[in-house]
Amino acid sequence: MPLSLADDVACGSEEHLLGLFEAVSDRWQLPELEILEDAQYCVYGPEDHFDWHQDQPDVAPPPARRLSLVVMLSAPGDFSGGDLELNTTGIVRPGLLAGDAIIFPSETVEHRVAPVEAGMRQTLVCWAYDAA
Ligand SMILES: O=C(O)CCC(=O)C(=O)O
Ligand SMILES: [Fe+2]
Repeated sequence: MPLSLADDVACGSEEHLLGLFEAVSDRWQLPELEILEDAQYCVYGPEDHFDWHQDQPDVAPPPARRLSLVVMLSAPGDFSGGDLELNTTGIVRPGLLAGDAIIFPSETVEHRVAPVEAGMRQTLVCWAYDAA
């Protein structure tokens, strides 16, 4: 029986998400990773935003977040504004379509969600941590 996305997330997609992290982690020469918490389902409505931040603060108790994953659940026509913006060597707007995922280092890549102007923007966010 096919699972809906919601069921899949709730019922243990952890190994799928870990697979996504592992598929790209080589480029950053990271230690072994694990997922320690459920993926976070985020809903942004009009005027909602998330200011510039890094997902792993400079000072924090271990285990450290190493990689951040954002899966876009909404189609571009579902909302306006609400761009995910990453500060790498300049501001990058990946322009995610529904089903697209982006993974970036949690410690170094500042990012924000610009204010949503209209509609509803839904994402799944998940982090890979240093394995214990
Ligand atoms: O929803 C997004 O695109 C990213 C949200 C975010 O940066 C976070 O939850 O840490
Ligand atoms: Fe973030």
